[in-house]
Amino acid sequence: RPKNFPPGPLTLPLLGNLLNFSQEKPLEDFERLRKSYGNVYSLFIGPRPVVVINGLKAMKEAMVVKATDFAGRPQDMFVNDITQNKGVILADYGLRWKEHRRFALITLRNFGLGKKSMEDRINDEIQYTIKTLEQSTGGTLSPQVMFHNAASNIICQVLFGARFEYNDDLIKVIVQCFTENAKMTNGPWAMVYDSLPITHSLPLPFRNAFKNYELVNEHKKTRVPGQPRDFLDCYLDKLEKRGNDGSSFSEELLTHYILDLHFAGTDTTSNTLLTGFLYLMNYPHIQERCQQEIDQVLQRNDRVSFEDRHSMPYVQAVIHEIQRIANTVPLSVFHCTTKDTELLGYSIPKGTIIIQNLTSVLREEGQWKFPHEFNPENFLDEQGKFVKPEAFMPFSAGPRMCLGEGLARMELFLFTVTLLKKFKFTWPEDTGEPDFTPVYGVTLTPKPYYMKVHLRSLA
Ligand code: HEM
Repeated sequence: RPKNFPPGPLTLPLLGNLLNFSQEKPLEDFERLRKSYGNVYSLFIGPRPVVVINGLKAMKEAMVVKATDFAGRPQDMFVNDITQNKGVILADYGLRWKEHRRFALITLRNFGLGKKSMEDRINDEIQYTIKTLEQSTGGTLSPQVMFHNAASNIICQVLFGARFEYNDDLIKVIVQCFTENAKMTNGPWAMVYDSLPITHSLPLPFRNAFKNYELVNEHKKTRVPGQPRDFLDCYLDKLEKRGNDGSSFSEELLTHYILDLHFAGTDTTSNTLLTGFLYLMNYPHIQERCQQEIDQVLQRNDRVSFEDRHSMPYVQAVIHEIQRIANTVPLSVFHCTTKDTELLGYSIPKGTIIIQNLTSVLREEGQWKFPHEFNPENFLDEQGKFVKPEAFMPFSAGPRMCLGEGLARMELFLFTVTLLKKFKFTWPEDTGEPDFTPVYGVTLTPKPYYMKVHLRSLA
C-alpha cells in the first residue's frame, strides 16, 4: 500500500483481495471489512488499488466537497471491455463524458424529462401494464417481465420512439441480456477477469457479457434531418451540424451511448418497482394507508399527475422508503481518482479505483430512525410531513450522480400510485414465505415471485 493509504485486509499476489468476497453475498463482506477497518478502507483488485468509501460523512467529503477529484471512471477493466470503452456511464472524466452527459440532460429535458410530455408517455405505458394486470385479476401473476418491459418501453420511446409488446421476443432477449450483465459486471467473475488477464480468452461465464445489439441503422432509414422524433434523431442531427469543432460526438459512440441509457433506465427502475410491490404485498397495512391517501387526493380521477405527489406525503414516504430498502445500485458505479488527493486524512493517489458503498449510507445507524427495517416513518416528521434525510442517496451524489433521476422518480410515483388506485395486491399464501433477500449484481434484483391481483372496486 502507498504511504498513508487507507488500511485494509492482507492481499495476495496476483489475486489481490479476490478471496475476501463470496459469490452470493459480497455486500456482507464489504460491511464486515468496514467494521474492521473503518469508513475509508482499501482493497486490491489484482494489482490495482481500490478505496472503499462508507457512511455519509466520507461520501459527502469525496463526492460533493472534492467532487472532481473523485469523478473519474476506472478504465481497462471488464466493464470497459464489454462496452468497448464507449458510452457515457463508463467514460472517464473529460471532454467526452462532459459533452455526452450535457447532451443527455438537455435532450431528455426537451423530450419531456421533468415535463408533461414525459408524464404522458409514462401514463400511456401504464395503460399496458394495467391491461396485463386486468387479465390476471382474481389470479396470480409473475410481474418480472411486465415491470422490466414497462421500464424498458419508457426509455425506448424516448431513445428511439418505439415500444415493444411485453411478449415480444427481441425485447425479451435484450432485457434478459441486461439482467445477466448486471449480475456479472461487478460480481466475482468480473473480479477474476480484472485480477487475472490470462483468463480473458478462457470459456468462463463472463464471455456471455460480450454480446450487443444494433438498433441504430434501422432507425436511420426513416429519419428526416432537422425534425427529430427522439433522442437518437437528436444525436444524428448534432453529428451533421458538428463540422470540425473538435467535439467528441461520433456515430461510433452512438450505439453504445443508446445501449448505456437503455440499460441504465431499465434494470434500475424495474428492480425498484419489483422490490416495492414485494414489500407492499407483505406490509398490507402500508399498502392500505397509501390507498386511503390516494383515494382522498384523486377521488374519482384515474389519471395521476406527478404534481399530485405534493398532496401525498405518506405515499412519497413509502416510495422513498422502497428506494432506500431496495438499494438498487448498492455499490454505485465504480469511480476513479482524477488526481492525487486526500480523504479524511488518508492520501489517495491518482488512478485509484473508488467504490462508493451506497448501502452503508442507506442503512447507516444514526442517519435513520429505523435503519434496518422497512418503515416509511424514516421519511416522515412528527406532523406526518414528508422529509428527505441527507443520507437518502440511491442516485449517488456529485457530478457523476444518476442523470436519469428525474425520469426514475416520475416513473416510480406514477406506477405506484396508478396501480395502487386500481388494484389491491396480496401475497399468494400457497407460494410459501416471501424471501426479501435480493440477488446481487450492479443492480440488486428481488428473487422471482408471484403476486395475487384483485380489482379494488371488487376487493
Ligand atoms: C430507480 C432508478 C435508478 C437508480 C437507483 C439509479 C442509480 C444510479 C447510480 C447509483 C448511478 C451511479 C452514479 C455515480 O457513479 O456516482 C447512476 C448513474 C447513471 N444513471 Fe441511473 N439510476 C436509476 C435510473 C436511471 C434512469 C431511468 C436512467 C436513464 C436515463 C439512468 C441513467 C444513468 C446514467 C447515464 C448514469 C451515468 C452517469 C454518469 O456517469 O455521468 N438512471 N444511476
